[in-house]
Amino acid sequence: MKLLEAVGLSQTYGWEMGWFTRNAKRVQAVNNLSLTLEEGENLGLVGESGCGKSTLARLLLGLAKPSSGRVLYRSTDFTDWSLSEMRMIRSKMQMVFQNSLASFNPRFTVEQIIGEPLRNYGVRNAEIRRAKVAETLELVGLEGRHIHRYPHELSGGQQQRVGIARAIALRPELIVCDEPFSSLDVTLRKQMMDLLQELKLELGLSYVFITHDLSVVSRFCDSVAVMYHGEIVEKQSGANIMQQADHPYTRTLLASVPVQDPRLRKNF
Ligand SMILES: Nc1ncnc2c1ncn2[C@@H]1O[C@H](COP(=O)(O)OP(=O)(O)OP(=O)(O)O)[C@@H](O)[C@H]1O
Repeated sequence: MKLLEAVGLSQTYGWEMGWFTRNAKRVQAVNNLSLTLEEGENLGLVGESGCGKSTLARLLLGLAKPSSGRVLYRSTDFTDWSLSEMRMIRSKMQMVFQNSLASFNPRFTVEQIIGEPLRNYGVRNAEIRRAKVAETLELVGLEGRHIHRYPHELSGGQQQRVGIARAIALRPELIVCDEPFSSLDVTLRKQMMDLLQELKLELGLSYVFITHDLSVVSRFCDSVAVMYHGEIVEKQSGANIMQQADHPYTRTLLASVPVQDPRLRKNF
């Protein structure tokens, strides 16, 4: 079943006309893009900086309105919905950011950070909320003793775990990860990818995984969409993308992937 669908999405920034924007340049960040995410799918979205990945993520999550096109969640078109109408769908779609620390309120403890979405969605009782936070912390592999800490008292890996915990607090169906582990070292990155896979099995999640890194998504994702200048120029299965890239831009991306085994590049 289709979980999320984008149909002919476009997003334009800036204006060509008007005296106060005479020098403003129009940017076509997303250009007539269509995309489907099946329930349970891990979709990788790769492309160079500025190709429109984050803009597309915001449109898919309903955090911005597209200039044109539609977005559907479980076949329900929410493109023109108001913020209050979006509320239920929002709880089903969450985001994990590149820099979790920057997305936290520094005055909040771990308990408050993870508890905030719960409170916003009606879990008013502090005891019940604390129990749900503790359960969620356990799911992301953080010990309960961290619950009263502030984000700056945690390591980078622990901060990302709290970011994931906040994202799953409402038990969503979809998580969009925007370069979530690019600041972590290779070992931690692997641990985090494993954690996301475990959570997928435990909670039945689907992922959209935004990155510059083809080698990561080829291992983690069922399918990989390659973006270039606001368009999807290629979509392949994760398993095939390293060997069977068709589009010249994808080959350029692959050429920049550091690989230990030269046979992986035999087709290029
Ligand atoms: N709010 C905005 N106003 C004007 N232009 C914007 C805005 N947000 C993004 N852009 C422009 O739209 C284009 C796509 O940006 P976007 O952040 O979506 O790309 P990206 O692929 O996510 O880049 P990165 O990988 O560096 O995060 C860029 O040219 C960017 O400068």
